[in-house]
Amino acid sequence: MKENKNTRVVVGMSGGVDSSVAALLLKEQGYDVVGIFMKNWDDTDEFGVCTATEDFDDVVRVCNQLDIPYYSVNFEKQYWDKVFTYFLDEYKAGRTPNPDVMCNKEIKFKAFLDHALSLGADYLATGHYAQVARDENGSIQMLRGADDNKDQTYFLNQLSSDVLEKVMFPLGHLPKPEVRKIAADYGLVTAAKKDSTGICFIGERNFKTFLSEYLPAQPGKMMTLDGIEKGNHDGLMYYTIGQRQGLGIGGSGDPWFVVGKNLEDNYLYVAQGYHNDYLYSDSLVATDINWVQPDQIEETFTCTAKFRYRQKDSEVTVTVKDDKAYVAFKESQRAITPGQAVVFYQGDICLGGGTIDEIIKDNKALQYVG
Ligand SMILES: Nc1ncnc2c1ncn2[C@@H]1O[C@H](COP(=O)(O)OP(=O)(O)OP(=O)(O)O)[C@@H](O)[C@H]1O
Repeated sequence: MKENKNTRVVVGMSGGVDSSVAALLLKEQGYDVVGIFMKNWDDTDEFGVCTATEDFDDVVRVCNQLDIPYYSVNFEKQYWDKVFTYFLDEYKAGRTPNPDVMCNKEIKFKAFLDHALSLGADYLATGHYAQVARDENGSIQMLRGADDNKDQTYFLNQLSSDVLEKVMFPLGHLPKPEVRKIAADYGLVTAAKKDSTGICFIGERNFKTFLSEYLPAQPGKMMTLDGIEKGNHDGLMYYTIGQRQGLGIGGSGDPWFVVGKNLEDNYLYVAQGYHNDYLYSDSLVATDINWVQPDQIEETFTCTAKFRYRQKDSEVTVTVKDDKAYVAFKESQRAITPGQAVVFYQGDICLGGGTIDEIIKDNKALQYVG
């Protein structure tokens, strides 16, 4: 084992409190710590919502406080090609993408990790709430962050054990309030900085306006699945399965929800009632499957899964075949959304995950995207 002082760790620093404390803890453990800020989006656009300039200023201030070197690296092109293009393509296909999952897969833990290694780093550390551990055979696994409320393994589901070998999550065992306290006790300038919310390149601005800058909107008809016209929609990309707000269908009775999309006819399918049967499904097919420890995955197994970030686990049976995962739910699930991630767990171990591609009920694919 190399001594900590001979082990170089690049910390991905966002200018937020989490990565500041990650750097502080590693420095206190005696590592050779280098802070690197990554710029992924041009913040000189007319909207001025991306706070890269201010964030880098905070990185500089924290690194000066910790007395560690810092750099900035530009990955705008890679981010555009790998994350933003995927983001737009998914919306074009009527799906609801997860850019954070793609950013972790292609940028933070690929382009950025390679960059860190090329600078002589032994590890890349981030302020994610997740844990890297070894099983009894010494093989690398990923565990949920100890703080249930902050666990970020959902977004890290595409990381493999090869990547995790090179990764540290110094905050994984800590509750978030403890992280803030460490920052305050040390007097870090970011101690009270607000947590970032939403997708970084959109910020607080209106999502519809943002998307319409990049994709032409194609208004069409809102229909029930029995073929009754209910009004007009502004463009299928603006709606997601299970959405209630913004449909503009009033009247008597239960509220209306988006239950499907038909790309060919440009119809948005709507149905009445939160518990409408059309919103429920009993299985799904996932693609882009990543298993953290592929050699430990059987052809069919039971585990739990999350279909969205802020959701409790549900019991499922997974069958792995031809690079796809067929996921049968123990209890039917509401408003599963194509394009989002499905992530699998065995207790606290995150097994991996994939992209929700098809949603099935009574052995038939639902008309979510047609
Ligand atoms: N622009 C960036 N440059 C370098 N690393 C980054 C950048 N943005 C995020 N990271 C790394 O990824 C981690 C998780 O990012 P996320 O956007 O979820 O931030 P967060 O949980 O709000 O953390 P923080 O408080 O550090 O901003 C961060 O803690 C940081 O280590």
